Amino acid sequence: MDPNQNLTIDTENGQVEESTKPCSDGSVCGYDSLHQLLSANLKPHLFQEVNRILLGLNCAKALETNSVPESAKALSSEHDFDLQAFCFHADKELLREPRIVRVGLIQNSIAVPTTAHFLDQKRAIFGKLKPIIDAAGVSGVNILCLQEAWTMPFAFCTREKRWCEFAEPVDGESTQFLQDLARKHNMVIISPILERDVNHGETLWNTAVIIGNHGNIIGKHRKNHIPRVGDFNESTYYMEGNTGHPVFETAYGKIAVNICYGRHHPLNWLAFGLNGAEIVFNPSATVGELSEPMWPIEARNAAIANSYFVGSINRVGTEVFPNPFTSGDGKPQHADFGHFYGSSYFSAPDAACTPSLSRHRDGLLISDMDLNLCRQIKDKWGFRMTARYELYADLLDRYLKPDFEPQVIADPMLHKKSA
Ligand SMILES: NC(=O)NCCC(=O)O
Repeated sequence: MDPNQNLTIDTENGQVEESTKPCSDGSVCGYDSLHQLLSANLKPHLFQEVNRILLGLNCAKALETNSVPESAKALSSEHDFDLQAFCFHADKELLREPRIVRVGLIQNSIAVPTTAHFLDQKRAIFGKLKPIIDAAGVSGVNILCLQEAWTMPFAFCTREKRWCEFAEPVDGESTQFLQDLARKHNMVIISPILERDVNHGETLWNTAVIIGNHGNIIGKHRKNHIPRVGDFNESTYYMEGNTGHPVFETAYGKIAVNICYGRHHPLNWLAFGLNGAEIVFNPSATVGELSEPMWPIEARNAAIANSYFVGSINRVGTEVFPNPFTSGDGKPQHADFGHFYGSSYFSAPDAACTPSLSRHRDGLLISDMDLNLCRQIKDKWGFRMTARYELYADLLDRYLKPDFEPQVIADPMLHKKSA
């Protein structure tokens, strides 16, 4: 890591200039994350204040870090992944015990080039994930979520149909692999995969499989909203989900999954909240040029608006494909999507959030969360009680009709010429 790598010397006047381009290794000017850049460059009292404003406070204090066992640290250094742990508290209540769960998010790059045999690619990803999942297990993680389509490169940009071979039934190879780990670590695992629905004519879906802590399959959720933006033309591969907005009641709390592009849809977040989710996971695959300014905002806003926790995950690295593809935007053909910027993080209903994981390295982010915070924030802010859902139900009902007319009151003076 070289913090000066984005500095260039202007040879004519000898001045040091900073490049506005991201670092080629995906780091933030040589730092793992924006948080690390600020921490390393600001005086402690300034950093503390920046931290308060950027990350918010939890129970009136800066978010606490948590310790992780030595065995997890050893796995992180042996297998070179970022490992960070935090703790969201709730106020003590008189009539309810705290409901503390430990939640983990994994972000990773692919393990071998996209030119390798598909079986080798898949096996290599399994091999890469195993020690990270074990690190979560030995750290006592109760619920763990993996990234979107974790078993494969994010090949949807190519629109080549051969990548469909990575699709698996809900009880396929990747689920079986994770079922063993779920049993071993008594952990709920959310496994987002490209699903092949054998019973419905081999239809493909973008699906999160929810594996219970006994290794059982609790259920699945299929991605509701499909991107058609930039290279993310994923509609070539799978269909809009047909599973609604299920909330899965697990041994450790009520959870839901809002897959990637669904995070741009506030009603999607709302629906999981209305069904009672306490933690919503957002396994994603998105690149810097497209969405990085949106990343720290949307999920955090959803956590605030819906009084639940959110775990946001983005994959890492630049994936280069064998055949160049175009985006239909007149720009030259290219063989990669851009840089998947990692930066996975947690948001809490009280507006606090964790720093994000590395922008360019694999990582495991762990946080304790007292689920009592969800109701405490509902009581404090009353967003549910003040929501006026009937207003919106009525508007949506009218909007869906072909003869809908927008409610616009025009200024009668609009077309009058001024004197
Ligand atoms: N996988 C996916 O839905 N990506 C869309 C890009 C984005 O939403 O940032």
